[in-house]
Amino acid sequence: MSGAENAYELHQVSFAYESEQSVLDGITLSIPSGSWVSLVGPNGCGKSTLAKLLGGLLAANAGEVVVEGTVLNRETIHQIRPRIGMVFQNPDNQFIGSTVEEDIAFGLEGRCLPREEMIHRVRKYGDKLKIGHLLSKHPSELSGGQKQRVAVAAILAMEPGIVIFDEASSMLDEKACGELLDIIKEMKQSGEYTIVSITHDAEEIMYSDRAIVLLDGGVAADLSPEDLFHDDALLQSCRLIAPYRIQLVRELAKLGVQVPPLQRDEEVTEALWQLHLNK
Ligand SMILES: Nc1ncnc2c1ncn2[C@@H]1O[C@H](COP(=O)(O)OP(=O)(O)OP(=O)(O)O)[C@@H](O)[C@H]1O
Repeated sequence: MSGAENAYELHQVSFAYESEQSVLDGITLSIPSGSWVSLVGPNGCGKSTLAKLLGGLLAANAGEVVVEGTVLNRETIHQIRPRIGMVFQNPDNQFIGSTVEEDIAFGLEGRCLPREEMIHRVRKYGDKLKIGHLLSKHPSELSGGQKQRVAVAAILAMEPGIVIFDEASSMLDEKACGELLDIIKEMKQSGEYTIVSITHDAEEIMYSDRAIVLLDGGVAADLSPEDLFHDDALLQSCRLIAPYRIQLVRELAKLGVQVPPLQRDEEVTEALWQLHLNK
């Protein structure tokens, strides 16, 4: 990690595409280094635009984006950009090489790393993402979930301190979604990354440290997943549905059965069993 207290500090950041109306208007927020933040909000509220500003792919029209203590601008972008990796929605669009190995190596070649270091990183991150056995495969031989794991391996091989996921699981099936979530959990646990994830996946949001809610070009709320999933008005504005487990805990509370929020499935099951026994 960089040693900076905050991976991001945004001060009054605004952005508009060309002559159009502002998409983001006066965004102020901070994201501590090593944290996992979910960026949520309804379609078109500016989440991807904010992700591109955080990734240095777009420049703010007004305000300041500070990355790990350094203000992002034309002079600093070359120093800051390698610290940030971005994983997008469509795994097909992110596959550049003709094999998995080439794909992971592609970004490393751009960094002019010694050949031995490149080979080491391809193997290391191939193994970490459980695609070590697929290194010689062509993209057409891979599932969507496997391609997305290759995309993540290619990003992590460049050893960024910040990784931004822009709806990275939205085109994956349930199993692949779960696998991607496990990868993000491992990344968080390693303490090596600051993670920003744009997502509509309630299960994923639940595991993050915080949710930042974007509405009408501004930050409407910055709160714990637990608080988000107990705020019906906010959930409705974001078009989010609380995970089944949370819904169940809330319904149990209405019946007078208290289960501490965000508990594991087994504890919810136990509460249900107790309710049954006391009937
Ligand atoms: N390249 C562009 N040029 C002009 N307008 C754009 C461009 N990209 C996005 N927009 C507009 O900016 C607004 C915010 O878009 P953005 O993709 O950031 O929202 P989002 O919250 O990520 O949406 P979604 O959840 O649907 O992906 C939308 O009105 C969109 O039409």
